[in-house]
Amino acid sequence: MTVQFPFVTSAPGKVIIFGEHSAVYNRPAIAAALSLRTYLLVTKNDSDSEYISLEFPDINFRCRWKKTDLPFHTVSVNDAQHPQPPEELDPEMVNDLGPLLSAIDSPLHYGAAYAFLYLLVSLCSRSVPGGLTFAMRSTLPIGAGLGSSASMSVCLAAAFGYIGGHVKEATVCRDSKIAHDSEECTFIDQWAFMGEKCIHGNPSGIDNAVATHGGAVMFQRMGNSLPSVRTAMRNLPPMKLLLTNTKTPRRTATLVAGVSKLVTDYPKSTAHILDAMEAIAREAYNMMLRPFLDEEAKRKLLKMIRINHGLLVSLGVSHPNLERIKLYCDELSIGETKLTGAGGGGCAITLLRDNVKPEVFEKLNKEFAAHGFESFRATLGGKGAGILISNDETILERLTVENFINFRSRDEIEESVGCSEVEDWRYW
Ligand SMILES: Nc1ncnc2c1ncn2[C@@H]1O[C@H](COP(=O)(O)OP(=O)(O)OP(=O)(O)O)[C@@H](O)[C@H]1O
Ligand SMILES: C[C@@](O)(CCO)CC(=O)[O-]
Ligand SMILES: [Mg+2]
Repeated sequence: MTVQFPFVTSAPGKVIIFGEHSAVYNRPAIAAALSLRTYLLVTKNDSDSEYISLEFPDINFRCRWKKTDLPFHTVSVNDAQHPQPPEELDPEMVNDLGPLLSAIDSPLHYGAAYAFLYLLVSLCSRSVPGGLTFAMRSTLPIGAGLGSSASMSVCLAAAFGYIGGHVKEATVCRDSKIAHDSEECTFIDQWAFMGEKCIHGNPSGIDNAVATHGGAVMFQRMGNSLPSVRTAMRNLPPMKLLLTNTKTPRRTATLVAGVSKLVTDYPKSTAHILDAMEAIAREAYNMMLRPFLDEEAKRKLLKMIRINHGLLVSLGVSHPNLERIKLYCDELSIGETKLTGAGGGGCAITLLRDNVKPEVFEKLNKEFAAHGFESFRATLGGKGAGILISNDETILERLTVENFINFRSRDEIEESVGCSEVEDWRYW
């Protein structure tokens, strides 16, 4: 298979509706892909063939490594087989990547570079062409609970899987069905999970599953040596969701570690909290299987959002700014609010009641603006991992590292690579 450069891989962010954190403890959770996405441009420059470079302007980070310094010797290559991800990060590889990462002092940069190198060395053998640059841009807020790390890991796993010859070029065009399942998806999902492990230690796998397959899912991790169960929810009933970003930075790694300590220190009481979260996710799943929600179902779903948030507060993963959002939404009676993703800042979702008057939203927006919060309406259930390989001159002209670095807005990114006029996107 010849690899054509440049190409772009892409994957969506996600919204967890029920079950964040409890998902890590093998409890079911419900999440859906988001219309905001990450894009990874891969270009080849023959005059720079000793190096592999990354350009991650969203986190103000660029780095490059000599190809001959990469620890390809840690991977046993069997050309007849595609590499299988280990259960845990490979200790030898982790050890050998250490010196390549030692000069990086920001945890944000470190996590991104670690996932990048781990997946690069695992999926591309030493025959990977030198002179490659990987430029990443996301229309998602980074580190805000909407799965930016998983969409990044999926873009990387897809790109390296394609370069390494383990993932065939996707063939399904953009009008096809939304939730996807294929051998390629499974491969990308499993390796993106390794990327998530590099970034936050103990992921459940829900974020990379949604970013790979798209659509909406009920997801349950079954324990270390068993495969997780992912049930596609094909007809998610229409729900009016408002997403609000506190803009308060936080890291999923820290929050997941905090809950882990609580679960270790208070095993009995936290078990009840996690059980309650499981019950909520299961009840919500049964209701969300219906193609539409009657008044009674809507009322119940609103209550479940409230209960789930309360349980997350008791695990210590809320933040005063998330509580402020909840307070304003409660005061104006516009709906029920819960944190989404790892919490500790980042985003809240509000399930809106019907018939909220426009002037009430105006009032809410004023309150939010005064605190620097940003609200947006979300479209749920989008496409999963995709690739853009094009021979169209007008598209190729736009696919430059310089453009990727200089995009200033979501519109500019989407116009260049993601907008509907680009017919060459394919999904695995
Ligand atoms: N576009 C990007 N460019 C570079 N690095 C990124 C990008 N998106 C995500 N990352 C990496 O992922 C990290 C954020 O991941 P983290 O898991 O903490 O938050 P999140 O995935 O946005 O939220 P959640 O896990 O709660 O859904 C960043 O610090 C960075 O290392
Ligand atoms: C907090 C968490 O449950 C969701 C992060 O989006 C962690 C995980 O499931 O990997
Ligand atoms: Mg994450």
